Amino acid sequence: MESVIVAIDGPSGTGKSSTSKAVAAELGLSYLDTGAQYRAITWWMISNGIDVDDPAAIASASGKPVIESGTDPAAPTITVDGLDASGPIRTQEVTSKVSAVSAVPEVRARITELQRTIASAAAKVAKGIVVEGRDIGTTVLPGADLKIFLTASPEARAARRSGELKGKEATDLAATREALVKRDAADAGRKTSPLAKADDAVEVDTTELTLSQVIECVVALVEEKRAAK
Ligand SMILES: Nc1ncnc2c1ncn2[C@@H]1O[C@H](COP(=O)(O)OP(=O)(O)OP(=O)(O)O)[C@@H](O)[C@H]1O
Ligand SMILES: Nc1ccn([C@H]2C[C@H](O)[C@@H](COP(=O)(O)O)O2)c(=O)n1
Repeated sequence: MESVIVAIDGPSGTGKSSTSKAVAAELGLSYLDTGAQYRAITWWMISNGIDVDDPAAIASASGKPVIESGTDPAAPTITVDGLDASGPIRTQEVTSKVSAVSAVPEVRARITELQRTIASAAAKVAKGIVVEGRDIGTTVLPGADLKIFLTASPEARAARRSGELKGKEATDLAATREALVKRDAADAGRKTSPLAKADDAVEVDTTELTLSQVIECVVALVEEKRAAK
């Protein structure tokens, strides 16, 4: 069977990671979380005292960290200079600074090259890959076999995110919604490869769908593409 490359993009909290991992696991494909790579480089900048509001400083340091992604959907990994970064990249500090770092063109060029290398290796040696992010269908892999753009209302996304948080934070739905909308606006408003739906992407509004329904829908779309290849 020929390999298949699937690009899944969309705003924050629309279900890209959960859907991509489950679809990849079900179909025996590799999985790449590109947001984790941008978070990893952001974490490295913060840890090395680089001012994230100084694009020139970020640009000149952007080639220094060694970022490696493991693509097993059952146990995806991310390391920076050989250190496990899976915990530190999910802190509030990294989340609040990742849009600024990922807007720097030199950062995007470096990470995009890494993503293309991983995707082309998976297409050669494995059954294919599901790559999720913001600009996969438009910029990273414009020739992907299938492009999906997930959406959901800000209210649904905030409720999903709040459900993941513990204690006081979990009750502050309005603040969660505001943070999501602000990050989406920054990601969609940057000059270099902004968050956007590719013209040939299939849009799936997940607001009223369960996660299982979204997974089922995407699996069906991948199988349809594979059958037509
Ligand atoms: N259709 C759905 N219905 C209910 N909950 C969902 C649905 N899809 C995802 N979720 C839940 O919403 C949360 C966010 O999902 P996920 O991390 O997959 O989104 P994402 O688009 O990858 O977000 P980000 O871009 O911020 O990383 C998770 O807790 C997940 O279990
Ligand atoms: N292809 C991508 C993936 C991610 N980013 C940036 C923008 C996001 O706010 C951030 C974190 O992503 P998440 O972990 O929430 O999926 O990374 C990007 O610019 N391009």
